[in-house]
Amino acid sequence: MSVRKGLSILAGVALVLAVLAHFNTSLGIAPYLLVLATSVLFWVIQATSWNILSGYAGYFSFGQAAYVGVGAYSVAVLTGRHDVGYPVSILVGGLLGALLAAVTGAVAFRLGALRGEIFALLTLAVPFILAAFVRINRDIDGGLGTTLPLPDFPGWVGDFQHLIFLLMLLVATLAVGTALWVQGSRLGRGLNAIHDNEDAAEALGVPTFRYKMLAIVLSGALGGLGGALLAVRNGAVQPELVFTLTVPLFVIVMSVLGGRRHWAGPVVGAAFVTVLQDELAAQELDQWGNIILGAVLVLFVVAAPDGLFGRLRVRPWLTVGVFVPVLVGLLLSGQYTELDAILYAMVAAIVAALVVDRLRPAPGAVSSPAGHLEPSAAPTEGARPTEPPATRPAGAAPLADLPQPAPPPVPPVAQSPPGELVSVAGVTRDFGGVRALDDVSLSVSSGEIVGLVGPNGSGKTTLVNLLSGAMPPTRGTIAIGGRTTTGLAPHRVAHTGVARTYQIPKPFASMTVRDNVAMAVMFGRTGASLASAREAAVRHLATVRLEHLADALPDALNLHQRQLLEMARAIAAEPVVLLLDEALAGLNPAEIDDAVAVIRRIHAAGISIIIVEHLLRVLNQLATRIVVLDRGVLIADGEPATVLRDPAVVRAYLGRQRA
Ligand SMILES: Nc1ncnc2c1ncn2[C@@H]1O[C@H](COP(=O)(O)OP(=O)(O)OP(=O)(O)O)[C@@H](O)[C@H]1O
Repeated sequence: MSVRKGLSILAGVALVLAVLAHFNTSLGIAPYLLVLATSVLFWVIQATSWNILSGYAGYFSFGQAAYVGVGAYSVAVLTGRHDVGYPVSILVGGLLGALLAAVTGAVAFRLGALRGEIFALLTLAVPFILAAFVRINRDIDGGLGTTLPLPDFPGWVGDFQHLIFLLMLLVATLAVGTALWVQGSRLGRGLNAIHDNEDAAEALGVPTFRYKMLAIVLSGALGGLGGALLAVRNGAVQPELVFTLTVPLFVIVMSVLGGRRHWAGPVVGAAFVTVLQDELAAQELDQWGNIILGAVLVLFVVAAPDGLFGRLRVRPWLTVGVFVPVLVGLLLSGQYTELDAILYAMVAAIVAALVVDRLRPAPGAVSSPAGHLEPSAAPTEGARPTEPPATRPAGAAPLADLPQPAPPPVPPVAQSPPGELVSVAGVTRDFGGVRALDDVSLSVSSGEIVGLVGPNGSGKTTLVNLLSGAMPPTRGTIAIGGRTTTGLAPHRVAHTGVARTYQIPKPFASMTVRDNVAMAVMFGRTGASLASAREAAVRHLATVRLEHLADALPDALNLHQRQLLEMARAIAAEPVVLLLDEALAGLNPAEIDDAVAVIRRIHAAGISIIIVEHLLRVLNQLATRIVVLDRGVLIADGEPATVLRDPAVVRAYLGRQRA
């Protein structure tokens, strides 16, 4: 579904809901359903807001209550203490939520170490600090709570309950529309790449800092707007009611339950959890209500770890076909309230989808990242190699001995400019007390294949990291094609024409092989659209002979194929220089021969190569020059035959290897 179509459907659904709410009495819809729907919409806003950063980009946050609290107190203080109008106060709530998010992001995202649980802990602290600040500040709260005046509203709205429903509906539509748009945009693709592997995403050209900032600011703005409406609905605000851990816990449960990689996941999760919780509260089960709620949620999360929405969307007709008859049947029986009927119909539809899915797994039901990319590229559970993997069965002839099809045509790539391509001048890199590189100077010309060798810990990977911009040198400068790259972010270095592979492959696990490569085309130097990037991706996959696995997920690939995928992804960025960091490590002889042939083809396409490799027979075949590092110092640089006979090299490297 295109973004435009999705937004149109969303607007249509919102309109229908607004009309139903407006005529609820004449239509015989019980008033409490309007109250419940308002709660559902509040949680849809919060879960969707959380999901834009935490679901799409994988930055798990416990700070949602901070946005809710800031939004709520903005409205409470401005309307209750300064007579500011509601529309302006609500907008200020959203703006302050965005500002708080921007400050949090600017601190957290600047420091690469603040990822994973450390980021989660940081966000957990923010609402606590704000709650304490609000409690001690008499101009905001002072620990007494803050009340809001009743808002004025036009007569056509009806009553206050209708007003708050309409406002929640408006902001929920905005939130879901934003999430839908983000998911279909370059921003969404980039966030998903960040989710799967942030370092690889940055190295391919994804501006990770900017994208995370955009995501967190959108999240903060929507969370703040939702919080502002919560204050309007409640008519009073207290720190412990808004800066509460319940908010992040609920939004996390809702998003995880519904599915985090799709905009509709948090909507499904919020609707289900809110209705279930309301029903359990109505049963007056006391604490048993929470126990049952928890048990049901655990059950569904275990049954559908990728989220319920991913399962429901695979069989939409089954979902509707169970939900509607069960709902109508229960209502007509006269034995159930509307709320009971809705809840039981929801549970029936979910259980039906899960059971049928278990009996007959549908394509995309398990491995599809819940619609992260368009269906044409959606991976399938059955998407396994259609040709034998490169690892041969025992006794089979080596690949090189088998009749080989003619190599596929090499896609055109940017030709390296003549002359010096890479210049490393006096580069030193320290890690605390360890000097990984010591005053290294090196020059690589267009068309070369430079072998970078040295004993373990001699600084090879560090040099690759410095060349790709993954870390800055302590001293010295690096230039690519005459442009100084020292201090540039890795995605900017990538745009100067540097691509790399990793010793341990870092594919985007939720994307197909094709989309892994397409990401490099999209975010590389040409900045293509997704559709044309996918076309180009197939050509790059053909270069490494992996096109038959285009629809597989990286999990289905063996090590050799993963390394080939790394190479395809790297050349798809159209680099002038390719850094191969031990791309042949762990491969068997036949796979090594195959990889050597691929590297030759890449080189023939006009890409210069720096290859870190321990296998000297490979370097003898491939390298036009060899550079040797020993304890961070460059000890030899020249023709392979000469360098490998150099007594210093034999002593430092070969001698130690033989030992
Ligand atoms: N991020 C880091 N933090 C601290 N020390 C590091 C870091 N990266 C590398 N080092 C240190 O720098 C030195 C060079 O390491 P590097 O990984 O570059 O060597 P290498 O030649 O690639 O080794 P190998 O062949 O084992 O991969 C080592 O002493 C290593 O412990």
